[in-house]
Amino acid sequence: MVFHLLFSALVMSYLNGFRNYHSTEAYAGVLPIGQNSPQQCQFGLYAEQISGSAFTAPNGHNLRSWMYRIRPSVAHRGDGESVEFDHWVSQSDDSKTHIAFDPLRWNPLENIEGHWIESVRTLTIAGSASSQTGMSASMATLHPQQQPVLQNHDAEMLVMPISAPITLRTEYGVLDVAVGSLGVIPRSAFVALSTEKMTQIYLLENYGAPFELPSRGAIGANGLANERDFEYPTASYIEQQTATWVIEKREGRFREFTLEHSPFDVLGWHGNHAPYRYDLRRFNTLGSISYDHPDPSIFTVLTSPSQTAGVANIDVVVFGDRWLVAENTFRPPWYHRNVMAEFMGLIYGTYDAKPNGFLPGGASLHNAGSPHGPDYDAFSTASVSELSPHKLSGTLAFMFETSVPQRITSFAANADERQNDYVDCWKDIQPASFIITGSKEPNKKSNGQA
Ligand SMILES: O=C(O)Cc1cc(O)ccc1O
Ligand SMILES: [Fe+2]
Repeated sequence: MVFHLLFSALVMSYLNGFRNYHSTEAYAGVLPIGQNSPQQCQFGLYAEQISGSAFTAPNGHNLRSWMYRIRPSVAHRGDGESVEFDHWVSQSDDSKTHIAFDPLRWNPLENIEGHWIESVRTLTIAGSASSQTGMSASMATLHPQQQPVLQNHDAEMLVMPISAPITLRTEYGVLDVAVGSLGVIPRSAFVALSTEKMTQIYLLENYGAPFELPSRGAIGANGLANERDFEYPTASYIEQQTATWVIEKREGRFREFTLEHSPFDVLGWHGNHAPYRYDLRRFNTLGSISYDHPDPSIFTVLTSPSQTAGVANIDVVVFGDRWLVAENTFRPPWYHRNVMAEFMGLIYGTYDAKPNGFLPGGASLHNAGSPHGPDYDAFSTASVSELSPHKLSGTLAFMFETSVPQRITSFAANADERQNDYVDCWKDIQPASFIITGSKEPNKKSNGQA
């Protein structure tokens, strides 16, 4: 019985449902009933509204939460000293970034010493923090030792650990994020990252509109990432009087200051604007059960819409375990040029279009309009393989696809981990060989095995 109660307490420690209206309190009675801002809050707490959208955003896009905290956020600020983290790049200006003409790929980066903010190595950047459009894709190393608290005004952040679970402590509560899961932290939220075992993480900054679930259209009411699988933290706070080291980020610049208390002082909150986690293994992958390889939009987990309907600022796309059954079909991704720019990474396993050289913790960039597709090995194998049902297992790749062209940072251009021979993966491709006969009909000969 004791075990049972303990177990249900653990299970209850997350709130389920994407953008649901959540309510959570560390003590019964913290949340006012029937109003947000009473003359006096319970226990002398301060009420504070945290907005995630303009006040006037339409229904379904209007995001805000009410917090009941020991101190209002104005007490969680300091004048601060400016501090530089040169490798975390948030503007596509010419001094730190380069145009990416060619397909590019990187091996996993080496682990960087120090705290995770100084370890951030931005690889690609689209748009800028100042324009509030686009994204940045970075790698960071998280060590078990004490880390600063970050407050990032530039972006909603999406993190995915590669080799060990991480914990995100926020004002809203705590999220444990396992390998194979993602965590999303709202713009301007205080967050502390921690881990028991060193791990690298993929870090996406979304400078545009907050992530939402893609419209399912003809798919119907279920499938892809299901709403109920998104988990939100329950209120938990630190009554810490010891110093807290905070780093604040705005338009790509940083400053640091020390608080004499913890900013994680929220005893209860209600609303639809909060951090969340999602286990990517729960993604309900849909695909062709007849023929041909569908567009990868079918794998979209989250989307940040742009001003143009149907065009994403960022789509977060995931390629996990799935069955391939399509008949008379070249099953891996086809050769293509995409109007969107594609940054890819691999959490574990092998990606079917790139069986060689695309490694867990590595990354690739295929910029807008840049031709790419299966490497020569993948092409020659898949064009003759037997088309019985085939399971892709133990694999988890992802793509950040943006309508804004991506640049690479000077670090990414010059890193030892950059694979300078990446484009050679297509060098053995042979031209289609056919002989024009007297009847004007090409005499077809299959390619790929030349
Ligand atoms: O380039 C890639 O590997 C990503 C990708 C996958 C896919 O299944 C279809 C198109 C696409 O861009
Ligand atoms: Fe692609």
